[in-house]
Amino acid sequence: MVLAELGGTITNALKRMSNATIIDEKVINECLNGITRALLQSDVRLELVKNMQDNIKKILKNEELAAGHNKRKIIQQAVYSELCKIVDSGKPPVTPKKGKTSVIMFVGLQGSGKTTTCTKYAYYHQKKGWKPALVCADTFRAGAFDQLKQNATKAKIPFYGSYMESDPVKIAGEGVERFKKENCDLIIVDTSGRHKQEASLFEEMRQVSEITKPDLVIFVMDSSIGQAAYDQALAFKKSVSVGAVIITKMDGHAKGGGALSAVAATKSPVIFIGTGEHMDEFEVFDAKPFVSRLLGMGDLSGFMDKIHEVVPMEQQPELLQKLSEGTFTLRIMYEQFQNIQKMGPIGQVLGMLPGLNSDMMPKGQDKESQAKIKRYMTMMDSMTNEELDSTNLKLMNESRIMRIARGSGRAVREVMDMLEEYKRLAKVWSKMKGKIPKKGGMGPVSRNSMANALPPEMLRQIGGPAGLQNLMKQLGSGGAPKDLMGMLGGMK
Ligand SMILES: Nc1nc2c(ncn2[C@@H]2O[C@H](COP(=O)(O)OP(=O)(O)OP(=O)(O)O)[C@@H](O)[C@H]2O)c(=O)[nH]1
Repeated sequence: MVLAELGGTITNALKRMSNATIIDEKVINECLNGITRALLQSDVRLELVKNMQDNIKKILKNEELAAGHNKRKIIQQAVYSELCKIVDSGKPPVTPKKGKTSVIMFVGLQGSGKTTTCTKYAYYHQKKGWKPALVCADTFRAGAFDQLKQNATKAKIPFYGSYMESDPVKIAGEGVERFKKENCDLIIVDTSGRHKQEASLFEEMRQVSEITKPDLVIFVMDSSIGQAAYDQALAFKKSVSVGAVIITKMDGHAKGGGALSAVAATKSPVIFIGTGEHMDEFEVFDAKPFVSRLLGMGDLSGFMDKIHEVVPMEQQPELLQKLSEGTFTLRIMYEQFQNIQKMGPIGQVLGMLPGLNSDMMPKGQDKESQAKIKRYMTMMDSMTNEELDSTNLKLMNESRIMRIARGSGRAVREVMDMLEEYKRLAKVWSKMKGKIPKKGGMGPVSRNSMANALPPEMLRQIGGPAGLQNLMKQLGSGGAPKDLMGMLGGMK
């Protein structure tokens, strides 16, 4: 994935700087040049990149005056906040409310990925308990209704369209009416992306908008157009009241960074990005967590989202009991891998975990990471219960390791690798001892201890102790924060 490459290059530039014994001007310039090159290759406008470079230099100059500051940290922080500025529109999007009917109209040029994105959007919300429905008001492209119908059927989402009716405005109106009666809370209207003349396309959009009265108009755009995204987004904004943007095909295009930054410059909030053809290759876009992830710092909120989707709550108490006692066994590692596998494209999930994406899970190597986890699990399948439930690695003597290698058909070296990974994770877990609530809700004391237990970088991402408290409030008093500790702690 191209964005992963961008992130990788920036992270490497920062790493090289961190490895230098003395951070002088030359080292800093090299680092900044590396970051600049990476951004320009991803088609981010020269002016923005130059601005960023100047700002970072300014920050460094000011900070130099304050003695005792850590230059590495200052540079990393400055890169982080400057990148956030580049991709943040600074305008919060309108968000539909669950349980209250919202009509969402999708617009965009042909081939931008509009129809696919409508279904992804519906599917994303359906998984969160919404009642979405799809209306196909694209009568221009013959196959559009079939495509929507196929996607909707696959995702078990109700849909409306017609092979006979040629008036998109009529279809849109009827579809919205029908689904309002059926109490759907998210009615998604897919519109046409082409016309014989551009003016007629905009006129059609205006009419569809008039009859459906959308609460939100989402403009879908293909990332491959890079900086040209600016003009395209503005043109659409002039014709219909675009409230948010989704950028598609961020998985494959070198110009992804350009599109993202250009759209942000139009003050249109980007709300999701499409990262593949499949239904779940769709990610919430939020500037700060996005940049965190790009820089390998993790994306806690996105990860929480995923956790909610897959980890069965009832599995947590026993696990938490063990963890609070500081017991991290190979079996627990196995169960965590199982959970991770359920979460969808593995890179998407692992990139959200602070610290986990560099060595064990290289960015952009989903398949390899998935294969690695599978390999580890196969080896663990060849272990005895005693081995899986022990925390004592001394138990794993030569003959046991050879037996596991033989049993799983893997090399001895690979078993050693897996045990090394276990050792690394167990070390992180050991720091969590006594800081994980065993049962029930979280009182103020455990909240504090949770704040203490989180790595400072992660805590900062959430917005400090106050942000943590907010996050926990949002999640309710249920087990979510425990999941968080359960998963994040082990995977740091
Ligand atoms: N790689 C990748 N492909 C995508 C993504 N989103 C959509 N596509 C593909 O892009 C192509 C066009 O998508 P459609 O959904 O048909 O596009 P559309 O904008 O509805 O097209 P019209 O109906 O002609 O206006 C399809 O092959 C999709 O599978 C994405 O995020 N990544």
